[in-house]
Amino acid sequence: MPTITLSGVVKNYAGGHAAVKDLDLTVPDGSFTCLLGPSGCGKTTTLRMIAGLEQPTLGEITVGDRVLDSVERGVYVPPEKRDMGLVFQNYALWPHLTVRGNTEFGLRMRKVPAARRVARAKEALEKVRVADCMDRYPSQLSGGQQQRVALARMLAVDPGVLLLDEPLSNLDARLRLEMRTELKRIHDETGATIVFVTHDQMEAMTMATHIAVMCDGELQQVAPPMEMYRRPANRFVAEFVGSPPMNIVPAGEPAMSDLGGALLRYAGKRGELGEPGCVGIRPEALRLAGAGEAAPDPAWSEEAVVETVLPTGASWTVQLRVLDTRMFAITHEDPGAGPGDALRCWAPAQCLHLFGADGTRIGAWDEASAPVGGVAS
Ligand SMILES: Nc1ncnc2c1ncn2[C@@H]1O[C@H](COP(=O)(O)OP(=O)(O)OP(=O)(O)O)[C@@H](O)[C@H]1O
Repeated sequence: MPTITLSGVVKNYAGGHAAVKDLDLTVPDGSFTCLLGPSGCGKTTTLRMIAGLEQPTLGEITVGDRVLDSVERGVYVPPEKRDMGLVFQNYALWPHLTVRGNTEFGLRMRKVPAARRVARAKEALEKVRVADCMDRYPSQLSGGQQQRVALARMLAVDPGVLLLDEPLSNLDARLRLEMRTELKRIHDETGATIVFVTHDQMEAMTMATHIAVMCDGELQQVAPPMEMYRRPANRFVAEFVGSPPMNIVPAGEPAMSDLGGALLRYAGKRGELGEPGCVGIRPEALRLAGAGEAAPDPAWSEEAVVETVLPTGASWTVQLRVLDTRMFAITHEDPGAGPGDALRCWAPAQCLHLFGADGTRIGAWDEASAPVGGVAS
């Protein structure tokens, strides 16, 4: 299986709009890499360039040692010669072909002999668990089944690289969850290199082996999901990955908050801070105790007032006012408090993330003051 490398890739659409700016990205061999970011950040454009459906304005794309695009060297390999399978949001199944016909389609185009074609299609449909729908037409299938057929059609031709553009976004919440599990299983079974575009951080967190976060055409960070979650390279990643998002407390001029000041005083006792712009605390890192109870030492703690309690069944999301700042806490024990009640909230030092005035991660307070997590450049 090949490693995909994008080097200095730029895409300017007609009219000068810079959709992708100087992108250096490595998609490791056999990885499940999610391109994650808000609408319009350049994810689809990046995927389409890997597929060969768009040509870069500048830069180079290689798979293994094969150059697929090089503006400088005048190389462009068309999509059908890239050995990549594509699935888009709208599945694009042929309505006049049965499930079997749709799944065999790519094999027919490649002139695979009939007996092999039938066997490969059956195997692919079994892999995505819709083999019992073989003789139905797409209109006779549910959305989830159609999505599986689209995947089977791609798997049948056994491409080295699978490119998926928001393939689950048309499914309801339950099917989406089911398909995430299926995709993860298929990835484990086939070992294929998968590039998956999504704006849903939960989708990326649950499926990916690597997440590449983009913002406004620029790569922000590439890392395995939990590493990104624990050590976001900058404030944008910290707020984009996680739900509810990380609490961000202004702790630098001109927007210094009272809580920011209190956090810095606590942090200052623990070492050199650099020049912080804000402090981040994940909701699940913000612990709750009764108003009169002391927080463990050493930990930062502060009095808080409950604004809202949102039970979700498995946990409680508690909205708090801490000095002048609103924060979210997630707790797996009933907080036993309601709006207006006083609590004490606290967080261990290693759960306080420090970001510089430009948003770049400085570190957490139990780490060396050197930046960690690395912003990709
Ligand atoms: N064919 C095009 N011509 C001109 N501009 C385009 C074209 N395709 C995309 N863009 C612009 O390029 C930017 C990046 O678009 P892209 O579709 O890659 O983003 P995205 O992150 O995939 O967004 P979404 O999640 O909404 O699909 C956007 O500002 C978009 O309007």
